[in-house]
Amino acid sequence: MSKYSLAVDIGASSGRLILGHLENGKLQLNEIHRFENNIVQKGEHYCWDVDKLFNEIKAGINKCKDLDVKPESIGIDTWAVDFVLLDENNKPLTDAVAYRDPRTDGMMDEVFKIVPKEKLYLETGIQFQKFNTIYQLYALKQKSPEVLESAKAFLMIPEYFNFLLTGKKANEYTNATSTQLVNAFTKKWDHELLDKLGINKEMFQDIKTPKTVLGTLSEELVSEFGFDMKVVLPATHDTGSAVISVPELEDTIYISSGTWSLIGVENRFPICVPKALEYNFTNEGGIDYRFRFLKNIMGLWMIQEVKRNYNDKYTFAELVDLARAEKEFNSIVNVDDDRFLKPENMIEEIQYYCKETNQQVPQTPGQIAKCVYESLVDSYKHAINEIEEIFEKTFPKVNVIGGGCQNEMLNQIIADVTNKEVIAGPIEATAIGNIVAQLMALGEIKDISQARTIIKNSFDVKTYKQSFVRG
Ligand SMILES: Nc1ncnc2c1ncn2[C@@H]1O[C@H](COP(=O)(O)OP(=O)(O)O)[C@@H](O)[C@H]1O
Ligand SMILES: C[C@H](O)[C@H](O)[C@@H](O)C(=O)COP(=O)(O)O
Ligand SMILES: [Mg+2]
Repeated sequence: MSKYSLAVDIGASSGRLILGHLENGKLQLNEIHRFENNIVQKGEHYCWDVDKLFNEIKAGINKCKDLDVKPESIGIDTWAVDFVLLDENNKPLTDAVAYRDPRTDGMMDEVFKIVPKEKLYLETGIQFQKFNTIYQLYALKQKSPEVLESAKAFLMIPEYFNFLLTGKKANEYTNATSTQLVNAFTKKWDHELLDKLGINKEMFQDIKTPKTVLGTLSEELVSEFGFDMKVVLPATHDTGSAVISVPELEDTIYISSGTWSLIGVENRFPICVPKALEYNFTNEGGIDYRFRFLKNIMGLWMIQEVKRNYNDKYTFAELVDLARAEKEFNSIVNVDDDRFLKPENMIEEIQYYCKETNQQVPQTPGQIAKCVYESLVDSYKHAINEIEEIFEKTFPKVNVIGGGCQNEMLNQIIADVTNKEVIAGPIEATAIGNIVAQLMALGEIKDISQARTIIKNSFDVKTYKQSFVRG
């Protein structure tokens, strides 16, 4: 039997620890721990509770003892852009501020006064999202310069957890690219850009690539867990791990469907042409220096907030059923409007939008949910058209991976609206990509091609085709 690897996948709404190992050429998974994640208010900022999250990681590792499993390795992936700054005593200088915090409001324009938008895109190839790390750091420089001056180490969220596990500091390539501070061609921190912005470049760590063995656990943790593990860097940006698991060997469009919908294709080189800038596509780094040519679409964050607004009275499955029953309701919102990034009340924000655009205002939970799903697909359709324009080719399939692939209504609407074959699954694509990167580091899997073949043979997918022609 092959060695066990333990994936820690923490998205913006949930975290999970999943054991993986090879058996008879298939990847066997065992989810051993799951927990909620959400943004918390700390002082004047929206933050992540990284102490709580690290305790959840340790709680999950301790469950291995109950299973009598000693994983050979562990790998951590999370959402992108956010970070922790350590002082000279390796202590965090501030809370881990979340990307939905308004501290970056207006910062993009401030940065463009120093580095023109077009130049920034040609050098980094990264989409313009107001919450990118570059704008978070520039906001810090403007409002709390003493924090940046005291910072001795810049660690993104997975890297901070790796530091707590091993005492070692390193930045990982796929997540580093999401900062918009890495040059897409040198694949290094862009020191000229950092100097222009007055951000101290010394705090950034060497950039390591996925499959790197960072180290092993601290003595204190070996004593706590009762065993040691290699700490391996997967693609620590969760979407970077998810894309590894797309069960397709030919070029295909994927939608990594979770809190965000990340829609794109895998490419071997960055595409920074004017159209890609105009359509705001990104070239985030992938495993083996591939590129994830994709764009962020607001995603199932919207239905998560709707669910919360209803005080969790409905499950996600119940919201889908209620939406399915609303045959006549057809109002659409622009999901990528910044107003939906962190509204006070998502239901009301959707209702305001429909009123402002003289559409029927959704009133019932089913109408609200249907509006979210139809509006997401409207944005997917535009993104797919943009991708096919830039690549000058038609992609016959769309692979939906992640938790959102369980939404059968959404999958069917995608098939109906795009007239493409929709392939849904695997649900835990991110954790699977995390695990296969570890198994490649351990020599259990040869390369990404073999990994994708194993994944294709290990997990069932569901296929959707156009059921009727939509207007
Ligand atoms: N049974 C279900 N039916 C429909 N949608 C679901 C179901 N379970 C989960 N989802 C969707 O999956 C989303 C979570 O996906 P996930 O990939 O776990 O998110 P993240 O990694 O961002 O935390 C939920 O917001 C929800 O919309
Ligand atoms: C803020 C980033 O765009 C975001 O992290 C996105 O890249 C991502 O990876 C989201 O993953 P979820 O699992 O939280 O949807
Ligand atoms: Mg996720």
